[in-house]
Amino acid sequence: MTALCEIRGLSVAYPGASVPALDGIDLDIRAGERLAVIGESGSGKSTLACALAGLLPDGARVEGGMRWAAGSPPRPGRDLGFVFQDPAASLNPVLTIGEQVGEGARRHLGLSRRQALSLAVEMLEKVRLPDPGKVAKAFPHQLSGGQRQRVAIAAALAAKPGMLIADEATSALDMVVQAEIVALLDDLVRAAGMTLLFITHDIALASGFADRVAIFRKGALVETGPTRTVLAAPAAAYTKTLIASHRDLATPPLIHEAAP
Ligand SMILES: Nc1ncnc2c1ncn2[C@@H]1O[C@H](COP(=O)(O)OP(=O)(O)OP(=O)(O)O)[C@@H](O)[C@H]1O
Repeated sequence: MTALCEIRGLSVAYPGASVPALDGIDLDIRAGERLAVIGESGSGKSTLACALAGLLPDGARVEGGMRWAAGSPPRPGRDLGFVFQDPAASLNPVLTIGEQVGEGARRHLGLSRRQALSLAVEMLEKVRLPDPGKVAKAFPHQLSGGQRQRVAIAAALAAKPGMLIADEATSALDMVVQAEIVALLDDLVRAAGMTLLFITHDIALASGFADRVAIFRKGALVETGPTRTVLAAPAAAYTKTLIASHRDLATPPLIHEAAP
């Protein structure tokens, strides 16, 4: 797999911060892979996402950088889609779902209002919302948290970006809905051949579907590798601790324990 983006020596310090949010990161993002960026709160995951999207705040000090295979950085909303933790915050309460899902595509693909609305309904169907025509006419408050996150995914994918960054996209949802949304994301990015950067604090959740994992701690990349390899034989002590903190990953199946 070719590198879609080569990150080399990337350090980011926010204005006034005594320690950098990211410190000398070297990481390749490969075209078409599902890469999970895993780390505890404050480890720099969202900073990495913002750096990739060119959305770091003014005054942030950046060293090193990234090289995109396309030659230029992706345009957020067009080449790069985002799904955040809180769909309520990313959706406008006074616009209909249809308007919001179609908005990015209208702007970036030059669609008419009518074409954008019809694309929105198509996208709402893709994210498996029942009765997409009706949902398109609804407002965000009329939907559940899980449904709103499906809407946010539909909006992020409407302009057909090549890469999707999901930043703690399922963290606010209960476990059943979380699993459904992860399965949906997985299906959609696979079907479209997209690259997925799945940012999470939950190594167990990520290990279910990611091709590779990148483990972050305090702004540093601790370890990266194929998901299975890292889980089976973590190189870093911190990764071992992370795995051990998840009973379902660390505990050997009872059936093996019982065997003679
Ligand atoms: N806009 C900002 N201005 C100043 N400091 C910031 C800003 N955004 C993040 N930080 C700091 O940078 C460090 C890394 O934060 P970041 O949000 O990237 O971590 P994270 O792993 O995504 O955490 P979380 O899972 O809690 O979102 C933290 O110490 C945080 O307080």
